[in-house]
Amino acid sequence: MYKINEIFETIQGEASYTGVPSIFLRLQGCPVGCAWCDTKQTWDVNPTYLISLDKTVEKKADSEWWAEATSEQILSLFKQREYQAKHVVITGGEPCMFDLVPLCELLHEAGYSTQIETSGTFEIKVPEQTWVTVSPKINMRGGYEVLTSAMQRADEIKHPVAMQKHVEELEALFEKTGITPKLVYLQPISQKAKATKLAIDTCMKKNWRLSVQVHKYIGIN
Ligand SMILES: C[S@@+](CC[C@H](N)C(=O)[O-])C[C@H]1O[C@@H](n2cnc3c(N)ncnc32)[C@H](O)[C@@H]1O
Ligand SMILES: Nc1nc2[nH]cc(C(=O)O)c2c(=O)[nH]1
Ligand code: SF4
Ligand SMILES: [Mg+2]
Repeated sequence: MYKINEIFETIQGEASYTGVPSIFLRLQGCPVGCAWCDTKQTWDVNPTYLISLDKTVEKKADSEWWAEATSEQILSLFKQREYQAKHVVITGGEPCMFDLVPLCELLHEAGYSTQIETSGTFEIKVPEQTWVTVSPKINMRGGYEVLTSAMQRADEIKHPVAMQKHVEELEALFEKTGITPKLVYLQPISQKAKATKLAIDTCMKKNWRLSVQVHKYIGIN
């Protein structure tokens, strides 16, 4: 059973898949505790807030309510709702607290492509075809070994930045692991002007890419 905070169809607003119609599956639970996290409503799994799967689709605002569902129930909900997107983004919370292999395999068989958004603090369990976005949470829980293997598996690195020290942490991580990722995105934290300038300047200097959270600029989920 997966724990689900919300399900919605929208345009992917971040990194390589920006602009792609996608079904978002936001899983419940994350122990990492990033101070600037924009989805704090997913952190706790409080049994008081258990609801039915249907209710997670009908949410009008962020909330801590969550539901439990199997892979089959998730797929049948996508069909019942007549979603048109063929790309599924599994995010959270921290999706890698779950074994995502059965879910992604079922979705692939049904003709969907899959992508996960993860912090690299838990072992990544997904099929080979799944696109893996790692936002490495440096100096956070999980430890160095888990983070290194997450970095090796990543198809893209997407790093939120607000201060020069965030850039330096990322550079130090690449150096320490000896990993030079093919795709590195810097994502300004919370659309702040200073963070955006830092991301732009650093991307120009390092030939990295910029990921602004497009959905937040155009006012969609
Ligand atoms: C909410 S997280 C959920 C998935 C996973 N826990 C992770 O951190 O990758 C999804 C993405 O949003 C980024 N993010 C979270 N809060 C943000 C903020 N305030 N500004 C910019 N990016 C943010 C995360 O770093 C991650 O890349
Ligand atoms: N449109 C849209 N794109 C996104 N890309 C990553 C998201 C996330 O919260 O993980 C997200 C999100 O919440 N909405
Ligand atoms: S790891 Fe992801 S969901 Fe968890 S606190 Fe950090 S940004 Fe938020
Ligand atoms: Mg988001």
